[in-house]
Amino acid sequence: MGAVDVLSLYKETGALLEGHFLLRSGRHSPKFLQSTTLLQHPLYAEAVGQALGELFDDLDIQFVIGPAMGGVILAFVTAKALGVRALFAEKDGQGGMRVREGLTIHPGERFLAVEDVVTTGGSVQKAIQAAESKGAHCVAVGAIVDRSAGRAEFSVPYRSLVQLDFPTYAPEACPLCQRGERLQEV
Ligand SMILES: O=P(O)(O)OC[C@H]1O[C@H](OP(=O)(O)OP(=O)(O)O)[C@H](O)[C@@H]1O
Ligand SMILES: O=C(O)c1cc(=O)[nH]c(=O)[nH]1
Ligand SMILES: [Mg+2]
Repeated sequence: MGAVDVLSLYKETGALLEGHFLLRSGRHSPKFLQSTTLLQHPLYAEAVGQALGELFDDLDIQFVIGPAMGGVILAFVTAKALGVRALFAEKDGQGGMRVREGLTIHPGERFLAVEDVVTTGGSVQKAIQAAESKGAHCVAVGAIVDRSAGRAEFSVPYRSLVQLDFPTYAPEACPLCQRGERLQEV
């Protein structure tokens, strides 16, 4: 699945939003990729998971984990493609993430962390920390879309299906704010 296909899937499913959006990091952007809208289609979700899995089929891993909500379906479809377990981390209400109760991690297990959209990489990093705090080791990070413009850095190999050059702005330097456009929290 090449770059054009991923962007087309977001567009075709109405998942590429245009306006003035507040991002998880606090930054603002005129573009928002609403992965939930894309991943509600099982066949598209499966195709994305297959493509992401193919980027990592040389890894010896025991599970895939993603940060909820965006990373739940993605971890599942990627894990299915790789034939391993699918886990997710949930927001802990204190700015961090924890591995969802009932999901098993054995100390020493190796895992792939996946994310739907990486802007700063902060969310997937928190999911990684949650799994590593239980004794597992992250060996790679994968994303459907990297829109970090090189800002997201990980200490393990990082690959995405597509890199998109969508601007983001600090609130105080946001031209959309300066034009008085209403900020949307999606
Ligand atoms: O790289 P970052 O700067 O962390 O931003 C990207 C994150 O923002 C979104 O999650 P969000 O928590 O907003 O929503 P979700 O619950 O739908 O995943 C998206 O799914 C990524 O997890
Ligand atoms: O940075 C974010 O919060 C973000 C950007 C984006 O395009 N899509 C999304 O779900 N979150
Ligand atoms: Mg998310």
